[in-house]
Amino acid sequence: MNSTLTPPTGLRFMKMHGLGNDFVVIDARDGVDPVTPALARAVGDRNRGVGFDQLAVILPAQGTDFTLEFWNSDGSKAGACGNATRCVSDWMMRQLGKDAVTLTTARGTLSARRREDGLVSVNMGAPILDAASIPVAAEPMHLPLAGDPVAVGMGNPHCIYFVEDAEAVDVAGLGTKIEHDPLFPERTNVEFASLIAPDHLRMRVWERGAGITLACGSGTCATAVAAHLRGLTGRHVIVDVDGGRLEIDWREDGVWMTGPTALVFDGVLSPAFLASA
Ligand SMILES: N[C@H](CCC[C@H](N)C(=O)O)C(=O)O
Repeated sequence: MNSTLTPPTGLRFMKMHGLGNDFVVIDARDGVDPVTPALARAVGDRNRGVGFDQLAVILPAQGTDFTLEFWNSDGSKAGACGNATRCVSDWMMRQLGKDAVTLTTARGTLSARRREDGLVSVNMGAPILDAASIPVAAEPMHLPLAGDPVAVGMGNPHCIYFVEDAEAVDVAGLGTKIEHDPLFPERTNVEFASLIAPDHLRMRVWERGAGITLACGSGTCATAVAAHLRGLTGRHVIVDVDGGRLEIDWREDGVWMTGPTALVFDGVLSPAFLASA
């Protein structure tokens, strides 16, 4: 008997999240990459699809343990996604029976490992601080915008505002405006951070292509880098985001980010859904 609930030829996926920054993950190591912008938007629809902040696609290895690509819920691609990298690396470490993995992403080779306390760390690489590579059309350390924000690249662009009280910021109102500011030719993610102590920040985020999310790993890294460059913090900081707490350590070999991961469920996208997407 044929059932639409367990279609014989659907598309398998996993649902994961890191601090409430949620992902649909498709393992496409065995076949062709099935994702198109239209499919990403359809799966990302929280009413008619599954819903996610980012879609991560695992692709065949290219000299590392695996390759990872990221899509936003608006159907655009992202060069980096720290929390999805941690979540998928956790799953891959279990699959491969390892405590550490390397992966290939649009921004280059990254590495991840499980810490003794069970949290998962990823080395997001060195921050990108030159305007052309971020990309931003101004001097990144002091952008010519009200509020004197900083631009930092982590394989994707970030615009970081240091504010007195991050809780009081209209994240959606300002975020959507800055995301589309002409200074950023590829749009930008937008972070609002306030200083709690020289090793502690509070940060809220508006993500390019996804809107407000409960956490943004690359944004947390970019914010920690900007805070240190502005002389506000040391190189090791705790960052409280809406969904929990991330630990950032800007070391010689790159910006390390550590936090929890969660696999929620797996499922199968039905042939009818795939045909309509
Ligand atoms: N949530 C992700 C970032 C997604 C970035 C994306 N919104 C973009 O650059 O377009 C993270 O944990 O790093």
